[in-house]
Amino acid sequence: MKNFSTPVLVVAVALVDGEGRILLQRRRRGSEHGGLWEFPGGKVEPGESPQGAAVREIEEELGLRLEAARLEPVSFASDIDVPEPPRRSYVILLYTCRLWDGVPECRDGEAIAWFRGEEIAELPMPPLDYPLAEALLEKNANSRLPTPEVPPSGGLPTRP
Ligand SMILES: Nc1nc2c([nH]c(=O)n2[C@H]2C[C@H](O)[C@@H](COP(=O)(O)OP(=O)(O)OP(=O)(O)O)O2)c(=O)[nH]1
Repeated sequence: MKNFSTPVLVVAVALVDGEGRILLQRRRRGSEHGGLWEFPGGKVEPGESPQGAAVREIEEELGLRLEAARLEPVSFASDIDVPEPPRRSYVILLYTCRLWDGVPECRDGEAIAWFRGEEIAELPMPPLDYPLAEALLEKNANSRLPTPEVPPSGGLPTRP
């Protein structure tokens, strides 16, 4: 069996607006997977929970405030083979979130944009994001819970 270094744990968040669109960001050219569209997020730091890391990353990258309890797990994806150095193997946990406070700003990526489900499959994304996007679209399609009232593209509605 090959050596497989301990994977890096990454969290990613699919923000879903009131019209069911999903916010993605384009990674900066020059970074790993530069120019590709991804779910906002990043590496879990030592001592952090995955949800805590997601809340921190979304604040850093988009300037939005989320509540950890509003994050719903969707799926995870992981490398099955040893990547070529310097790339390391990753486990990416995808959450979805429909409620946040603030208006998204592009603070870290090259661009941010809202996409409809059917548009996402056409985008250039890192390899692990294709199964994650598929799981997300399946979850949204099969969701039996009523969609909360969320204004399009941001804004935390008044809670009861
Ligand atoms: N955030 C995010 N990263 C992804 C996705 N898909 C995917 O393969 N990755 C990879 C790209 C990176 O190699 C790694 C995440 O690293 P990152 O550079 O975003 O992490 P970070 O914000 O903590 O950045 P840094 O402090 O290490 O610079 O996971 C995704 O959908 N979202």
